[in-house]
Amino acid sequence: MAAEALVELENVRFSRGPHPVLAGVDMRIPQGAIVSLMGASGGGKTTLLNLMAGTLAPQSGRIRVAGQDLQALDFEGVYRLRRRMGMLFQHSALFTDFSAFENVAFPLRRHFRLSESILRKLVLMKLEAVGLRGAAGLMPAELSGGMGRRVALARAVVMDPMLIFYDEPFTGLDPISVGIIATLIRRLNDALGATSILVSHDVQETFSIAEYGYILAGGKIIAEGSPAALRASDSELARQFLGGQPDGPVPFHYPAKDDFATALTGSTAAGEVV
Ligand SMILES: Nc1ncnc2c1ncn2[C@@H]1O[C@H](COP(=O)(O)OP(=O)(O)OP(=O)(O)O)[C@@H](O)[C@H]1O
Repeated sequence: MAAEALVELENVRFSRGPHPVLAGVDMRIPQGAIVSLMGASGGGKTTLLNLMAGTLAPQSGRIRVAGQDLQALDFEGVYRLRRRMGMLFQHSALFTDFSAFENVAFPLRRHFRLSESILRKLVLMKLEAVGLRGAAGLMPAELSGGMGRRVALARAVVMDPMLIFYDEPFTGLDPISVGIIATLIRRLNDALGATSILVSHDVQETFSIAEYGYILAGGKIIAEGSPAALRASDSELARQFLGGQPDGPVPFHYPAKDDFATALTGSTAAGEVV
């Protein structure tokens, strides 16, 4: 990963009250790359995205985006940086009362004063890029799940972001739509000269488009590298996660107070047996 880093994290720590979520995370996201972030549910992936986007602040450590130290920026500075970021979440979160066109137009209307003819061109270009120019006039209720996700994708990139966050963009989609979204993520990243960070549990699809990946567990990065390197990782936990094995360092059995044979004899109080 020789390219210059667009995002760098150094020893980032973050807790929710007394609960540590991130216990010293280091990451380096090279300019132009698609980098995946994987890990068990509740492990802190969305928290990490929010920290990189400046919507959360770490208790300690440093986060640099486009050469700027987020912690050193004031509100205005963070806001200016955030205007250069796009986000696509699992729930497309389209405005139900707005057409596909108006959903994509929304960030432009909010941030710029553009003539209707320029706005129309910008929106139609992005809808065309996701293959949905013909659906510009449809309302969200008239779109399939996959189409809705594509409209949300067009909206996420309508301001030509330098950095795009995807939080589980494949969830709930049929295999064809998953393939389309994955292809679009790669294509848009390259066409816009952007950098993308992709949180997903879909190992196969993610590794088909990402050039580098991180695996987060126990608040730390436990493995990183190219998809091939991650698949061959020494870490048992990484292998269990990528292989979807039901048992391993993350055990199948929830810890019980006694062994199974004792539980079957009924000598343990019923309420204690799960
Ligand atoms: N607003 C919040 N208030 C309190 N705790 C929170 C909040 N948001 C997240 N958490 C906690 O922080 C931890 C990390 O959550 P996070 O959403 O970052 O994990 P995740 O890896 O993205 O999970 P998933 O894959 O399920 O989306 C979890 O224990 C979660 O319960």
